Amino acid sequence: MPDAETIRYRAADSGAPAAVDLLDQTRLPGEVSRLVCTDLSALHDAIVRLVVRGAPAIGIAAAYGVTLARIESSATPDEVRETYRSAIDYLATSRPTAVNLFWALDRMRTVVDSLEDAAIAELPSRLAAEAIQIHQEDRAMCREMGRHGAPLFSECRTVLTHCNAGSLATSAYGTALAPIYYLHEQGHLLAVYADETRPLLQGARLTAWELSQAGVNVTVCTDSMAGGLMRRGMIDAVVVGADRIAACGDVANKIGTYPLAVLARYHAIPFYVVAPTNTFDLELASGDLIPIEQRGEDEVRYASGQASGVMTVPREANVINPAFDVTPAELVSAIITERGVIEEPNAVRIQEHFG
Ligand SMILES: CSC[C@@H](O)[C@@H](O)C(=O)COP(=O)(O)O
Repeated sequence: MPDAETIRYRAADSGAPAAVDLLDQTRLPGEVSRLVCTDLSALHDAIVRLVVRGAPAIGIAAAYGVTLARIESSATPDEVRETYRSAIDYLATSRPTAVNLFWALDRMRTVVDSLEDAAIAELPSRLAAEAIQIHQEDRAMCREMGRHGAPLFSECRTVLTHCNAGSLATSAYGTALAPIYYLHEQGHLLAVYADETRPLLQGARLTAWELSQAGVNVTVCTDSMAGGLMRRGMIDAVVVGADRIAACGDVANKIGTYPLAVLARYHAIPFYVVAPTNTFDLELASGDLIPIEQRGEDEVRYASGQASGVMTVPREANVINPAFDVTPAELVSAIITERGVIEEPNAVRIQEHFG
């Protein structure tokens, strides 16, 4: 695993405000730097700009973010609760697709709602403790996903992954990359092909960076190479993360995941999704109901994703930029969670998995 921690937290202490310290993923791989957020709007902006990104990491960062709300010393218990509820509502507007964000904020809301007036002075420390707990649980879940997923790859020499579903997208180990790290620790060295992942290049910039840091053999390919590599027998399995999984097993993940699943099926290659149970949204019957984030045009129009970069699309042309797509459950060979493996997922098997 790479050493750099995606998210660090410093609780408020004798006058110093709480701080959420993020590895700035917009600057990787050229620069390893951190962004320290001490107020809500800075943290909200960091999530919107993908300084911190990846479904579990967004949830963890937002949970810590709630503790950045400023409470007036004269506030009544109701005012204290209202301030934290507003902070939660505000952070929930940062990105729409990854359900882990809403899951983590719901846990924080439960803490706010459950404390009696007499104990209201404890609320800041209770919220900090809950966010730390969410962060620690994620680390354990990633490890378990690695353990459960590893046997599926025991016959593989190469895997293809898309976007970044590694340490940078979580607390550690990642989701899709967890089985790869797990096997690496056991001496089973898989070679990884990382799709560059247009338009923001999370695969090229982030997955290739963190796997290299960890000593894993990684080769970056452009998104359009995947089919050709499969046809030449160079890919033994595809493994991706998820931002939201519907009750039937349809999977929303980074744009470009769905065509990979179609290609994998055509070439009879297994297509695995690795995600913690808090990435499931069992209230949605179908993936068609998952809200898909539409991001700004500049990410497609300019090479660096920003208007300061080289223009790659003529001004007169329209562009679209949906950040995620949905892969139907029928194309998914298995979903691996911290609880185990759901082979050929469907509504019944997912229901059984949740017991
Ligand atoms: C463990 S992360 C799984 C997903 O969140 C990941 O594959 C992904 O699509 C991230 O998208 P991003 O837009 O970079 O947040």
